[in-house]
Amino acid sequence: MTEKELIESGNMKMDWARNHMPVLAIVRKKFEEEKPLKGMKVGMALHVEAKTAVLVETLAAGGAEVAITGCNPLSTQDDVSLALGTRKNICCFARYGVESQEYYEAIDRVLDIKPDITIDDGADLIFKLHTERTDLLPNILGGCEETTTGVHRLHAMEKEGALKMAVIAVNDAMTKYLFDNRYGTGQSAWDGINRTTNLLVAGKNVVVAGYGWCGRGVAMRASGLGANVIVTEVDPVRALEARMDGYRVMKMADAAKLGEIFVTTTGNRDILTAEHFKSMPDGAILANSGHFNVEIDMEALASLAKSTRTVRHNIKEYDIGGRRINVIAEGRLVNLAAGDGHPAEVMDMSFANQALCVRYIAENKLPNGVHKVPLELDTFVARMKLQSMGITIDELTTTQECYMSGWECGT
Ligand SMILES: NC(=O)c1ccc[n+]([C@@H]2O[C@H](COP(=O)([O-])OP(=O)(O)OC[C@H]3O[C@@H](n4cnc5c(N)ncnc54)[C@H](O)[C@@H]3O)[C@@H](O)[C@H]2O)c1
Ligand SMILES: N[C@@H](CCSC[C@H]1O[C@@H](n2cnc3c(=O)[nH]cnc32)[C@H](O)[C@@H]1O)C(=O)O
Repeated sequence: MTEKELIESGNMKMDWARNHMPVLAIVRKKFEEEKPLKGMKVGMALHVEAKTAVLVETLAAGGAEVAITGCNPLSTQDDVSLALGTRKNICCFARYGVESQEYYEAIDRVLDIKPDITIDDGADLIFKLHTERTDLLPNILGGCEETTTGVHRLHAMEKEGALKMAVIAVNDAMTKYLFDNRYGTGQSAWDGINRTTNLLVAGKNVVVAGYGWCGRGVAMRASGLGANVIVTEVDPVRALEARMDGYRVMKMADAAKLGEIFVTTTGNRDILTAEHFKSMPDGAILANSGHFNVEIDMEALASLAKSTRTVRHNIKEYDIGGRRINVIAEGRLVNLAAGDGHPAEVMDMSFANQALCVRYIAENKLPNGVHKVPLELDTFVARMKLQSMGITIDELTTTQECYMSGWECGT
């Protein structure tokens, strides 16, 4: 495709996404009218694809100058990246398939604009700001973090007294994790796996590692597709929940022998290791929908392999002697590196939260540390989403409110 055709394609994807993101549209309209981000510079490292692009243009509509790069070397859609770069007050440095050096150079280029506010997905910008670019910290008003793992990293920094800025844990908004992590990952992980493999899920043993918000979604949709779902966990309560939701629960060492498709969603490393690869059935398919490329031990798999070959676009087969193991998208996020990411209607809520939190940071002086998304913003997003879906709900009467909050007439 020529550059012009790529830009057209990127614009078309953005139009489609924008038309399915009604809550973000409400926020954008307010931003256009009130320009709450006038004079602000926003630096972002997120998955550069169409829904993210709609967030970027929303921030620009609010008066911000925005620089963005990717947060995963395989999730950038180059057509969207180019289309974004044609917009006023927006620079985009993301490119698909970059090596590690170029990936981190692009993070530096985002920081070169001297952002007032950052938005991360996995805390890459914040990590750089606290290591090689500490000179920029005094300028920062605050940041937003999109994902569970990023929030974990920030809490770890805060605990050690290492966090020198305010960050809002956008992931922890109810209108984010309950929908994005669960229904978003549940649908988009299977979309990525199915469009890449073109194989049947019904009747297969599917192993889901981790029964957090992502794992619940992935297990639920696997079950809906007719799979026999096996869950692995380390948390006894979540393991029990998985059992009562109707799935088999066992150790990975046992699940590895049975699984035909494996999906990791733990946010942890070394979930599938050499010990497991050696006992997997011939032809097993591995996908990660959790964290970076560390959940599947790709190095161990490569060193076990007698040979490797690409067997289908985005699927690499590792022949480990007598059995072949297929890995989708190099063990990186399957929904983004082998698909288009979460559905637009879900990212609508995640990114409405992001835009509202960026405004909140611009308008309020927050102390250093990890902050919750203000409840009124979270509730606003839920209300606007219901409204956009044409759903109305009941309201408490005064008598009910009194009954629920008093103790005299509680029984
Ligand atoms: N693919 C996506 O688009 C997407 C969307 C949202 C979040 N994420 C990422 O997915 C990961 C999970 O997010 P979440 O919100 O579900 O987190 P979560 O904390 O709700 O769930 C993770 C679960 O994994 C379990 N776990 C940890 N180590 C384990 C191990 N060794 N074996 C088995 N289970 C283990 C934990 O006990 C927990 O229940 C994070 O890295 C997050 O950043 C990805
Ligand atoms: N950056 C890391 C961390 C996981 S990304 C997980 C986050 O991606 C976000 N996400 C999922 N789908 C999309 C999408 O289509 N566009 C932008 N972000 C997305 C989602 O909100 C989730 O919290 C990595 O690449 O491995």
